[in-house]
Amino acid sequence: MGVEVAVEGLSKSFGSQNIWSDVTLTLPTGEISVLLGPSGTGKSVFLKALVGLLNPEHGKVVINGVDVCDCSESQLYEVRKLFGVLFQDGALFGSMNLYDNIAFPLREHTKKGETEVRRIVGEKMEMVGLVGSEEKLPGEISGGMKKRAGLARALVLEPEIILFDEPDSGLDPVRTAYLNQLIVDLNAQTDATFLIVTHDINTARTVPDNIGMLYRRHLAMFGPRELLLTSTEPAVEQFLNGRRAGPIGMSEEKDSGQTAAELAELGEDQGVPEIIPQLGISPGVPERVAVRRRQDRVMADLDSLEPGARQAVINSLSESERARYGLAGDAPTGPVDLGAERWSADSGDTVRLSDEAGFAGELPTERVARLPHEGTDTPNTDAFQQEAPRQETPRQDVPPSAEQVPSSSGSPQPRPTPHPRRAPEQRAPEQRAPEQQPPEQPQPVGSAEPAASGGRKRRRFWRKRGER
Ligand SMILES: Nc1ncnc2c1ncn2[C@@H]1O[C@H](COP(=O)(O)OP(=O)(O)OP(=O)(O)O)[C@@H](O)[C@H]1O
Repeated sequence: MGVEVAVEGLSKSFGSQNIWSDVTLTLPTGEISVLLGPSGTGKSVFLKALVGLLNPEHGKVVINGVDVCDCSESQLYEVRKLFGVLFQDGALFGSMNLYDNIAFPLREHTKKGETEVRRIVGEKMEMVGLVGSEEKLPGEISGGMKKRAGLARALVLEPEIILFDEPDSGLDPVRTAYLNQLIVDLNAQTDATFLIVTHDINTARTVPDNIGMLYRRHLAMFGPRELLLTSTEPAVEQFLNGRRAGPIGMSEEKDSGQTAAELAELGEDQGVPEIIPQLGISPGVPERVAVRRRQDRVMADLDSLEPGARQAVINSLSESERARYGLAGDAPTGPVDLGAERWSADSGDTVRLSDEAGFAGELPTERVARLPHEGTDTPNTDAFQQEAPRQETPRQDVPPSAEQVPSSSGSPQPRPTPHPRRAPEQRAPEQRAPEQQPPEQPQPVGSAEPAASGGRKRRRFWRKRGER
């Protein structure tokens, strides 16, 4: 089973170039999340920060009670065992055939014998549909096959968190559709926590449980797919519809006058698009366990969503799911005006839906709310409370890269001992060098104003997950 990744107030700059500030979100256990954003907004930098390959100046990334940004080398090494990373080009060794490429992390970081290696590599190659291509060299295969080989290699150490950096880049729409199905099926089979960086709108609309968007050096929004897919925030709406009209320009943000004129031109009927149903699993693949966990979580906090998102969540429920959440059987499937005033939270034990909404019912929390931090699974959140002194101490060892770490036992990590935050110059040379290179691409010089208050409200909603 995957683990939760709690990001709190994360900020990253390269020299005077701020990439993003105050990013707060929680990747829920076993769910698929997508991170969107215009080019250069720091999506890849965010992935690297999660794995501890880059060191943010402020904030925390808490995994199994350990703050990746502020822990000892041995703790970081242990946390990295939880990750598998699919790089954009698959990052295969050109001189090795696919079998050896996929076997590489097992041979490098475990003591498994060749028989066991063969069994695991065969299993992962079958999972990604590469059986029969063992002897091929990376130079002899298509881009889609390279991605699948990279994915098989990321899977061999049974990671609990899988990061995908633009898995669909360079693929045609049909190959992208196959890869998306593979991702959903793999999530069902592994129950690992997935984060996908993508520019592909169709992927963003159909694959994830949650969507986030980086914009103007902040996290503009993060939440259930229904929240972003029904959002009327101009930048989110523009991005998810791939439109020119809106605040996002070619190389920098447009001014507000131009944006307003363009949006007015679109007319009123260009509003919130219909939500495409989420991609399901292939026949024969086990159900995604995360679907039920997510449903419980989202239903427990339904009243904090915008009305359009709320309606979309309810519309996505089947009859039996509506019954499970105590909603009357004849819940509407078409558009319904669900004003915030129609919902009221009871004393905390139930959430009541008033008659006025047309399908009165109660949501008993003992049936719907099993939140990540409740009960015996509660990870240590002391790290959120304590601000360890940020002195600098030299690193003693060189942890492996994210995809080349040994497999994890899956057991919760011990409570962390506060450790001084690592300074960039204390990293191993291969990790340190990129940060000291000049930026490949200048950050837009547009307004650095923070996300709108609606965005803040939503971030608070998701931050709540980490406080319980
Ligand atoms: N190691 C580094 N040192 C200095 N600047 C960097 C480094 N890595 C990234 N940057 C800069 O950070 C900014 C964000 O880069 P990043 O690759 O994360 O963007 P992105 O959102 O993933 O872009 P794209 O969608 O085009 O892939 C860019 O301006 C880039 O030049």
